[in-house]
Amino acid sequence: MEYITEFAAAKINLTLQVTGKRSDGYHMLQSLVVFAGVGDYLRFSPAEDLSLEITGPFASSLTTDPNNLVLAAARKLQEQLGKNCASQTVPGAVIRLEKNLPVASGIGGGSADAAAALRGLLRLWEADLPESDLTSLALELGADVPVCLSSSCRWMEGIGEVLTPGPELPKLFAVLVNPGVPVSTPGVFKALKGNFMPASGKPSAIPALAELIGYLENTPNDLQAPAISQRGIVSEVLTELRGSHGCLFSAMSGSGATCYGLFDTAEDAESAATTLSVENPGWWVAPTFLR
Ligand SMILES: C[C@](O)(CO)[C@H](O)COP(=O)(O)OP(=O)(O)OC[C@H]1O[C@@H](n2ccc(N)nc2=O)[C@H](O)[C@@H]1O
Ligand SMILES: Nc1ncnc2c1ncn2[C@@H]1O[C@H](COP(=O)(O)OP(=O)(O)OP(=O)(O)O)[C@@H](O)[C@H]1O
Repeated sequence: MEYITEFAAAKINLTLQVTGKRSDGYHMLQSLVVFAGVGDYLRFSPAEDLSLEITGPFASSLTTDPNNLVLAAARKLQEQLGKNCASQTVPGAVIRLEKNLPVASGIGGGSADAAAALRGLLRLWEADLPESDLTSLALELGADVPVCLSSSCRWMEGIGEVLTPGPELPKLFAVLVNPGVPVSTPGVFKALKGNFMPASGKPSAIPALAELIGYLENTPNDLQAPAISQRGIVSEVLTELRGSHGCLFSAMSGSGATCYGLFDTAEDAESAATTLSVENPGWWVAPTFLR
């Protein structure tokens, strides 16, 4: 049977500055976003109706109800395409999601799935939308969905929807670690208690790893301290990563609890991941590249 596949890469906020709050409660951000080599996989086959099956190590953290971001994305896309060509019936799809990323973990798994669903269904249905309509639709699904549409290095501003290409970066080898504790994104923003930092602006090219680490040391994730105030284990994850042989830098992604460590080589990242997994059974540990 014919089918289409899409990869939903984990999103990593290398930096995250919260610069203010809008009257609707959403926060203004500046973030250097990259994507990992680990992620979820989605498979789309033609069908009359929409349906979703979930497999993979984190399948049991999710249900297939209409709130699942994959189905929410599919429904919104059907509605939009239905409006654009009122005479034609919009088809359905059987969607299979292989859920490899921990849920509610600061690496945008749900957002990446929603973006992959939009990309995959447009391909399956041989349909198209103007880019601005697709970005607006993505933003309605979540602040992180627009950046996940391209899944490539971006400088992110606004509440997540103002996107420009990121600066040139060196090759990045990383280990991602999640301690198995879900974190509520609104809860972490609330714990920030309006402590906004001045924006530092988009950096220019950072081709060398040492230079990038210097930049990251001076541009922390503003949500890291509030996340630690709610989930002390984040601090433990950062200490374990930083103490790993070959780890040059560690910080939290998004609203947590997943943290990333940067390494000089793929071999260092692999071997640190093996040790971290053995010493911390129950933690999700993934060696990967970031780009
Ligand atoms: C923190 C980040 O992970 C950084 O990439 C994202 O901005 C979060 O993106 P997301 O999970 O897709 O966020 P949404 O699902 O749109 O929002 C969840 C909740 O997070 C808070 N939120 C989110 C994004 C933002 N710019 N300001 C916020 O205050 C709001 O309370 C919102 O109700
Ligand atoms: N397909 C999906 N995958 C993951 N989460 C989903 C999905 N559909 C709905 N959700 C819900 O979305 C919420 C956020 O999950 P997600 O894994 O995207 O969080 P996150 O990694 O913290 O995202 P972000 O970094 O964008 O804040 C959870 O409450 C989860 O139950």
